[in-house]
Amino acid sequence: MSLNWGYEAHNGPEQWHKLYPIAQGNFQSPIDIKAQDAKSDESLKSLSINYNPTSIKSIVNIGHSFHVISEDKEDVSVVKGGPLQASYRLSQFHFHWGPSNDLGSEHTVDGKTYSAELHLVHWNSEKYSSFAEASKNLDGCAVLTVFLKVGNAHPGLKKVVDALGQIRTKGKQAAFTSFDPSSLLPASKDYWTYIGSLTHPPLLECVTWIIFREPISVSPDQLNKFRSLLSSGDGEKECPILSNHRPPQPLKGREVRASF
Ligand SMILES: NS(=O)(=O)c1cccc(NC(=O)NCCNCc2ccc(Br)cc2O)c1
Ligand SMILES: [Zn+2]
Repeated sequence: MSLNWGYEAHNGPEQWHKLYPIAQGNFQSPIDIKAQDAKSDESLKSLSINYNPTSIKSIVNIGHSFHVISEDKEDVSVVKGGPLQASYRLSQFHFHWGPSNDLGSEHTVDGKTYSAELHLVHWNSEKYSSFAEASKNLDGCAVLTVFLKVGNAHPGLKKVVDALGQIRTKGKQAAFTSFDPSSLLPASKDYWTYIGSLTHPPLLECVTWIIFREPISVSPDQLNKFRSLLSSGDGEKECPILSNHRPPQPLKGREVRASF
């Protein structure tokens, strides 16, 4: 496998275990959620999400995706309650997508794939001082996840998609402010939750996954704008980011709970 990992045959998910043995661990993500096997737990209804648009600062092309960065030096945008025993601070959000609209999500529901998947990444700021430190612990991170179902354009996505023209090539960064990540959440807050990992290297098993049952919509044009991002740098041969989703991993006996 070439020095760093990616999503192609020579450096993709089937090769990652060679440099990152944890890829074959017992708490890997994503998974296929079998809705009928999920255990309802009323206590999960206490999930509390408080995002402040002032924490959103920039948008950056990281080569295999783009991240919208949240200032995480203090508790401004946080999530707590539900399966979480502490308050978790928003660090960034990003998406996963595929080469066509019939696949692209990482998690699946009874084998159903969505066109894309939003990850809002948080870390436990009560116990740890950074994402890097938190990611070394089972209770370190929490990722809120929203499925994107192809259909009408999503108004909340418009500002994100319109900013991609400024970060076309790898390493480019642009200011991106006063954006409310709550605008990307579905109306229903019903969700599944389970313990898993980061879905690409370093694949650390540090994530409480919170996956909303209701998808938000995304238009084919908005998805094509994701795919127009380049993994190549300025002046290099253009290489669009057509796919950056890991397939579902073995559940290995883990329990999936439902808030509904
Ligand atoms: N698909 S995932 O499971 O959510 C997943 C899989 C693997 C790694 C991660 N990493 C994080 O989320 N890291 C959160 C802190 N990063 C901060 C930051 C600094 C600089 C730049 Br440039 C970008 C940037 O994000 C997430
Ligand atoms: Zn992700």
